[in-house]
Amino acid sequence: MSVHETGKGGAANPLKQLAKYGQSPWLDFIQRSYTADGSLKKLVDGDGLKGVTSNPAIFQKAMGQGTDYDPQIRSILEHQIVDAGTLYEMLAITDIRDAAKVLYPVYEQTKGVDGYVSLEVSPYLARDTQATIVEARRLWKAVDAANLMIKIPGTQEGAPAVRTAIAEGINVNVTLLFSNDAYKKVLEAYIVGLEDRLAQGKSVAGIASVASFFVSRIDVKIDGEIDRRVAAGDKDAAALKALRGKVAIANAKMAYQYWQGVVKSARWQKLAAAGAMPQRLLWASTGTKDKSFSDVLYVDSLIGEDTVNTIPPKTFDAFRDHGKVAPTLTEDVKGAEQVLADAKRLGLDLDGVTTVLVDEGVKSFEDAFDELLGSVAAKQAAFVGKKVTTTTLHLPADLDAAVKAELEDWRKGGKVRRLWAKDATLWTGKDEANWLKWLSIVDDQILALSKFEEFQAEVKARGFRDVLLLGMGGSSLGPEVLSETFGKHEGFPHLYILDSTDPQQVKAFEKKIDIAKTLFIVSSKSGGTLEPNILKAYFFDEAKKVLGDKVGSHFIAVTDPGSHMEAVAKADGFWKIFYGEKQIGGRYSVLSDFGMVPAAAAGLPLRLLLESALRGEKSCAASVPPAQNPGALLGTVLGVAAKSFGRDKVTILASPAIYDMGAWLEQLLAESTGKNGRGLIPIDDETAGPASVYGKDRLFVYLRLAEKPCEKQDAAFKALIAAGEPVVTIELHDRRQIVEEFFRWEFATAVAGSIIGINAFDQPDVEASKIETKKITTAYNETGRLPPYEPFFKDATFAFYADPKNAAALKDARTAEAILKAHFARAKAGDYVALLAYIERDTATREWIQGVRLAIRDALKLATAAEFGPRFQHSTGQAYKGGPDTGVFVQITADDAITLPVPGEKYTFGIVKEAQARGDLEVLGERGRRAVRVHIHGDLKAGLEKLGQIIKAAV
Ligand SMILES: O=C(CO)[C@@H](O)[C@H](O)[C@H](O)[C@H](O)COP(=O)(O)O
Ligand SMILES: O=C[C@H](O)COP(=O)(O)O
Repeated sequence: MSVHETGKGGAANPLKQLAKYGQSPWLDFIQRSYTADGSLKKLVDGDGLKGVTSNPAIFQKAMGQGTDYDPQIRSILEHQIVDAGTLYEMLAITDIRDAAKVLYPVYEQTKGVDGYVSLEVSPYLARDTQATIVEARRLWKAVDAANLMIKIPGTQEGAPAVRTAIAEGINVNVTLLFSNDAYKKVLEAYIVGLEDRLAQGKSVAGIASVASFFVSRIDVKIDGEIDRRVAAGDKDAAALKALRGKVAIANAKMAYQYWQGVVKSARWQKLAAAGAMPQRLLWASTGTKDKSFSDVLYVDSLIGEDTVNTIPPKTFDAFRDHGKVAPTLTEDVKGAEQVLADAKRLGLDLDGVTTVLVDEGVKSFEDAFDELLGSVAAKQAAFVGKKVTTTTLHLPADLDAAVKAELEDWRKGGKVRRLWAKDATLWTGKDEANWLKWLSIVDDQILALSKFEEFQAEVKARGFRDVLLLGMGGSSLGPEVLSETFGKHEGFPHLYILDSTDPQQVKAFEKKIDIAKTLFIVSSKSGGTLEPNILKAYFFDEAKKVLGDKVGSHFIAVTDPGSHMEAVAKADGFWKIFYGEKQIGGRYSVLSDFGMVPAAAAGLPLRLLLESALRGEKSCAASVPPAQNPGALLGTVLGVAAKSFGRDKVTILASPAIYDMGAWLEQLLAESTGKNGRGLIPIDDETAGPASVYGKDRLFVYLRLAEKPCEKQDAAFKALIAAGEPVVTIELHDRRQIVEEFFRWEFATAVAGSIIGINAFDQPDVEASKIETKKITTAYNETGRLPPYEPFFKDATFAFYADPKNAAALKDARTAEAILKAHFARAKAGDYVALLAYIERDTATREWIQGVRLAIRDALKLATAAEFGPRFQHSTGQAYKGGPDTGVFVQITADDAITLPVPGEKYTFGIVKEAQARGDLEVLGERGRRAVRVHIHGDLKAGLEKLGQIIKAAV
């Protein structure tokens, strides 16, 4: 910054002499240190400076570099969790207020004619009248200074906002004016605004406005065109050359002529008589861009009564040094008219240029604002340090370049803002806007915190030993992560999650709890899902045997308003009913009551968790440009890797203490994106191996818990990175940050869904299996029998089932091993193998399935999924059926060791599970997927062992 010298003082100072001709010099610059160190005041005192203007580009220069703003940023971030936009605004408001204080004496001396400091509304709103009005009001109130001007762009949409703001008594600086036409509309808006006030019986005195007419940019464009034509040997070269550096000034002179006519009009005189001040023309963009011109050209040439020139610092210095002061604005008006006439005659399209300049002006302020917010967000991330998760990308050069290009596309298209504005066209343009309430749920939950805290205290007071949550998918996976990650809290019950129809598993959970001291949470968004309904029926019956009439007081429901479950809960006298948000789908519901209620019951620190969630939300806010926005960044990597690089197997590994995040992520990613033959295939918890066991279809995500990392995982990822595999490392500094990641991944999934080009909020193929299951359970209830079901092969231990097409493909194999061999032989590079086990999910079976999947991966070099039914049907099942046709499925079922009745139904849990397995296989077959079922007869343990052996032999 060079405006330190006040140089020529006193009367000789050309800056001061401007006053003689009625022009006020303002400074087109603001910076904290400049105001703080007294430099600004020196200009006021020494140069007769009478005002200050700011704009996004100016703030970008001020805040984007250096350390001026660091102390305030640090102090804000110590006490508040804010988004980058809010942070910027707090900094800007402080600057504007401080400058306004310096200029206030001028405001007083000139009786409100001068002494103003301008603050611009967000450039993103330049095309939105209503939003501009709201923002103008908000900023006016927030700064709260009489000598403030709110800058509103003079676009077609901005003009009506000017009228409203003026009518409300807000001082307005109308910016980005290039054409006389636009200027005339803005002057009219000002006058009508004042007339509106008069009509409302309000005073028009003391309201100030300037119309910022941009000058030099016009010459840049017109002269550029002249130079091109001259270089191309235009026949009018001489005449064209004579116009260089003249058109912008001529255009400005015409605006002044118009203004003079208006203020003489009877219409204006009436307002003037009522005390109105004229809206002054302010010359903006007055720094010389063409070095061959005088460096004070756009100050010298535009001096006139009742005008302002907002001068950039260098030009300010230059004008002080050698500016010439004369009433130039009204000189040679005929000459100016001639310049414009010549320009027209020579085909220089001034109208076209000014139209383009408005668009470019809006765009360049948007770009500057993006850059500014990006710098603020980056600084913020650095300052909050470990209070938020840290993401590191290791991507191959081609993927890295494509990700950067996509991020730039998102920035240019304002897509993060569009996402927050619920613009369904980011996806398929259907009903997506109705499913985005999760964007603001954290704010709602913070407001509702006392509700959860009271519930938490009640649970504690009642001394429950256990909480058993009955639910599926979106209603169970989030609570499961919370339970697995945070464990049991002193003084609170242990939180168990049951999401199975396997009779052994149901019984096992029953054994874990003490019914007399258990709180049951029946969790179902729709309220109609089969599993939570029959689990409720079973445990309600069991609990009644122990608790008698008090049974209802041990049950609470979490469900959407108006659901079947709500009615059941009311009828059965449940202790409490918590409600979900209809505009949040199950897999996006963890921060709604579906996660908060079990978290409260388990005694988790709710405020701290919500604060972490809020950090996630704020870091992904509309104001945070895509490259600095962790959600947009992650979503872009996921989307681009899958869409353009075939890396659609999102291989998620998490540190042991937070391992269960993968189960929640599986559902979020698979159910959101796996449809229409596209999508992401999450590969969860597949122990990391050397690079040699992977194909080229992987994107690795390492969720590393810094407080408790796993050395083996660290080493494996180090090796993968060294081998050039694409790896996203997300470092969680403490486990509570899983909640921040909940929000971040929801956002990322929405972004990835947009890039992949699907509706990220429906689940069209989940329903299909539910329908098939229903058919079978209904048939059972009617006939007391399952419909006949014939294996295409069986031996002493195994029976193999498949739809006709799959059976035909495998029919030549005559042993269990041969069938599996033939089945796996159908897989090719880029495919994945999913084991879908409808058996009890316990430590032993989880170890078994993990061992088998790794054997498959290492032998076939294919991605593998290890899933338990029916749980996965509410999760990855969507992608298996609706996503890319790259899955090779082995469904595993077994004889049940016990029979567990479902109260009120003929069918048992075992029958339901069988129906679910059949329904699942049926739909996979219908969709032409490669799928086979192997049923184990007799002892499960022995059967699994044998199956493991033959699978290993088959691959
Ligand atoms: O609009 C006002 C003042 O009202 C100015 O701050 C205005 O934005 C600036 O003069 C221009 O943006 C500067 O333009 P340029 O010199 O970069 O072409
Ligand atoms: O993810 C959702 C599951 O299908 C369970 O749905 P629900 O919460 O409506 O019972």
